Amino acid sequence: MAVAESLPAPLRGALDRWGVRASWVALAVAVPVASITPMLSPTLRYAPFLASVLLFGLPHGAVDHLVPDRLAGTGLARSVGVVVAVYGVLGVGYGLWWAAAPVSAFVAFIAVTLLHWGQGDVYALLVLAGAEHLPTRAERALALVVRGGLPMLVPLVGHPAEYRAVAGALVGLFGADAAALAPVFAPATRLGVAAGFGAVTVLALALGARRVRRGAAARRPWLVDAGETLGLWAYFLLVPPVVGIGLYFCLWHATRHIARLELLDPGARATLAAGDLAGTLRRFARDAAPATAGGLLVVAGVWAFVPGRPPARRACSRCTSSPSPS
Ligand SMILES: CC1=C(/C=C/C(C)=C/C=C/C(C)=C/C=O)C(C)(C)CCC1
Ligand SMILES: [Fe+2]
Repeated sequence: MAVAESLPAPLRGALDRWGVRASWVALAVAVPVASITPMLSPTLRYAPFLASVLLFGLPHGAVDHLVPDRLAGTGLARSVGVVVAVYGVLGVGYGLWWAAAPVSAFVAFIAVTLLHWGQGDVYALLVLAGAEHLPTRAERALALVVRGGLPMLVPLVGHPAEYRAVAGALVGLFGADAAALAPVFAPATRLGVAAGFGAVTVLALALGARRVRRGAAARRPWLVDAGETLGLWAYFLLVPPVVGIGLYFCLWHATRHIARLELLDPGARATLAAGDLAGTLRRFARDAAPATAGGLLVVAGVWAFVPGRPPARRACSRCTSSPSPS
């Protein structure tokens, strides 16, 4: 595609290596590690996940305030002002939605995440992998649904009980009855999702294969697409959702998103093209630190105000052994 061709080879190579291929390794390593985590204490189990949220997850959205300036040269003050205003209105509106109707707000959360994660992967396919088998809007839309559906729908097929527990806990925080979500987890729905999403996956890959066979698109990027798609199907069937989606968010989506954002920073383009990954990450860390800290405060604030939060554990003279989970 035009954008991919316009990227200098060293820059594209560096972004592909660190933003895309490093994720393949990270998730491949995660599968055997995740299979032994049930034997570990919850602290050990979730420590790598929490660390990656701090290092990748939160920071991936923490340079958004610089994007309007880098894209359109609005100037820093205006850029920050626009992003704070838009996110503020959307954030408060969405918070009120959760308070008023948690179940539909949860469904919207899944839908928006599906679209956002799918879009990120399609961008990486086009720009970093140089995919030529998605030339039309319809094919890109189909690829988006497949890529976004992998982390949001496949765990529902493979691990309905854990998915249900997390979903129920989330809506429960806002006082909703988790029973409202029961139809989503009925065996018939699961079967429908497995068959329907399986068919959509096969269709998307088959359409791409047809273009390759006809000589209209390069083979290698299609192989990357097919390999990633089938690999992620297997990953989300194997790895339980909290760890699986958590690691995917930090080590797959966030790294691609950061790679994409680095393209907007002329300084980062220069350090990346020169092979200086550490210098690039230092620049990103400097840009992302203030809003990451702000994001942590927001998380703490939301936690403090959610209505259904479990009561804090208090030191208690009668509790001699470890407290029971609350
Ligand atoms: C773990 C888990 C879930 C959490 C998903 C999360 C936490 C998504 C975060 C999306 C973000 C932050 C996107 C930004 O790019 C579900 C699907 C609710 C239920 C199954 C288990
Ligand atoms: Fe994101």
